[in-house]
Amino acid sequence: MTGLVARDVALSLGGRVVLHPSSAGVAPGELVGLIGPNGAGKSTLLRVMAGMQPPDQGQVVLEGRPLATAGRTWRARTLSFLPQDEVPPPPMHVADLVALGRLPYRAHPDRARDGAAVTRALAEADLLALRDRPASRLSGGERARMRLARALAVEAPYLLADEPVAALDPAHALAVMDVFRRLAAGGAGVVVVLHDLMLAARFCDRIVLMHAGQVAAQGRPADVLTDAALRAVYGVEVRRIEDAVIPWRLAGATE
Ligand SMILES: Nc1ncnc2c1ncn2[C@@H]1O[C@H](COP(=O)(O)OP(=O)(O)OP(=O)(O)O)[C@@H](O)[C@H]1O
Repeated sequence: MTGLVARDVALSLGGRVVLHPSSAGVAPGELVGLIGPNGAGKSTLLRVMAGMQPPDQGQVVLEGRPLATAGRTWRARTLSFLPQDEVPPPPMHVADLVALGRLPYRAHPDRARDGAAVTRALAEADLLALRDRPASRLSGGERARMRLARALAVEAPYLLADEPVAALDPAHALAVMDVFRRLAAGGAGVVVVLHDLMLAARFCDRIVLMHAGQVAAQGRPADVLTDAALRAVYGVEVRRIEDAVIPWRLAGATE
């Protein structure tokens, strides 16, 4: 069976249910947007899907193999995870840090192939001009692109990225979403946590909408990003412009 599938995964942390039984997945060739308000459980579900956080119940299956028992190297080569948390970068140059994405291949290093993957990833994240800069001397958005480049350098068939465009300017955000689209067009399965509903509507094949620790809806953007759903989940009224969806004013606010 192809794809990455989380089936009825649930999780409690610190005595609180943070994820009620939820199911979500991504197929090869698909770009899935994971959206929802702050605290809805997006990062939690993504971490569970990435195998970073074992669920209390339910199962994650990657290409037919339960993630919990899959080999570490196979997993690291098959699934690349970009966490949301920003940690200060180690004292390394940008290209060396991005090259850490090739660690899953260290048992049989192929310098030419590894070098090409790093250069491709740097180019996709628009970092070629900064490749020899110490990572500590990057701006916040540049650091976010460097972390993305490291995840891209794995060249895994599945990529799970938690808010990869949150710190990016509009041009870089669009360029990164284009990269995700190209990855999906090449057969990869990509799940990306987004707060920008316009990007979600414009780029994603499918949307998983989370609310209060569970999946409230999933499907094609037009079917999920309905006025009623956005009002119920985000508390915003929306105004539609062509295909785009933007929060226009807080629900309940007077004109
Ligand atoms: N270690 C923890 N212990 C207790 N509660 C936690 C822990 N980690 C996260 N939570 C809670 O779980 C809920 C879901 O958190 P999560 O990070 O998945 O939300 P999110 O949808 O990614 O939010 P955001 O958009 O703000 O990044 C939140 O209410 C959060 O406070």
